[in-house]
Amino acid sequence: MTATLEASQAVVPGLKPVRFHQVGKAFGQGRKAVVALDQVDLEVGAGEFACLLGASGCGKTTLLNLVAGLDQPTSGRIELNSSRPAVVFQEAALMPWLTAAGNVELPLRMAGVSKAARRAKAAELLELVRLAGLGDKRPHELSGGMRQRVALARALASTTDNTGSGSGKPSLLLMDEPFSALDAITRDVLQGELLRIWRATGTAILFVTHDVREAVRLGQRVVLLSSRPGRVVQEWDVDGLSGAGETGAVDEINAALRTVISSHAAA
Ligand SMILES: Nc1ncnc2c1ncn2[C@@H]1O[C@H](COP(=O)(O)OP(=O)(O)OP(=O)(O)O)[C@@H](O)[C@H]1O
Repeated sequence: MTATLEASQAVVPGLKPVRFHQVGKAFGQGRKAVVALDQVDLEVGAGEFACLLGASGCGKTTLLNLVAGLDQPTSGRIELNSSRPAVVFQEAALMPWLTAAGNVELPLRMAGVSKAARRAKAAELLELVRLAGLGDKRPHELSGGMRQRVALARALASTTDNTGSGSGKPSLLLMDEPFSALDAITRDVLQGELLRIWRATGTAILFVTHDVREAVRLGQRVVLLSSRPGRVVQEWDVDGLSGAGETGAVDEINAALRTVISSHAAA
């Protein structure tokens, strides 16, 4: 069985899952205000894998929270043309009392999907993340990497158009440093798995990381954010790079990131 998700069918051509128009976000007011984001213009195309790169505290999580609707911008506008965006965090944040299958079914249950349909969907998604046969395990019985696979399957369940209305809206997955708490070998494996799943599902992904190598390996496009306030400094098309091309891009982006960090330190 190959999971393709409804997201890959009948998407209106040219529809961008998310567009930022001069978005700003400040926390607090007056002289004590922290300007986290300033005049951010950014867009993610349907089915695109975009990586958002920046130093610690540059506003990456704030930006994802705005897309997810967990917070509101203080200026500018966010245009969302996707089915409900789903977030995968650094920690899997699974419900400990539910099985792996129960966790994946949860967003489907909340969307009013029938029991038989959500069972079938959860089984399909668990197979997609290579956890077939482990659906009855509880989170504490799984490794960190396995828990992130469940979180990914749950996010895919959540961002799929479950209304059956065929809205034609592309799906969008938001990932906030999802592999940074894992050991190097597990991280490497899951990066490969994520690419496979992205190709199989056709979902757009906005992936936040501070790891240049990870951004270049995964993304088609890498967007560098400056720090305090977070602004888009530069973008690179890194689609399909390998070998010397990939190494060259990593070196160039690393140099740009160092410049951004040192200019902030000198300010
Ligand atoms: N709720 C809040 N109240 C006040 N300041 C906040 C709040 N949330 C974030 N900030 C500030 O906004 C800036 C951006 O924070 P954010 O968490 O988005 O950065 P980040 O790039 O995700 O950092 P990291 O990589 O360390 O997770 C920081 O200076 C942070 O202190």
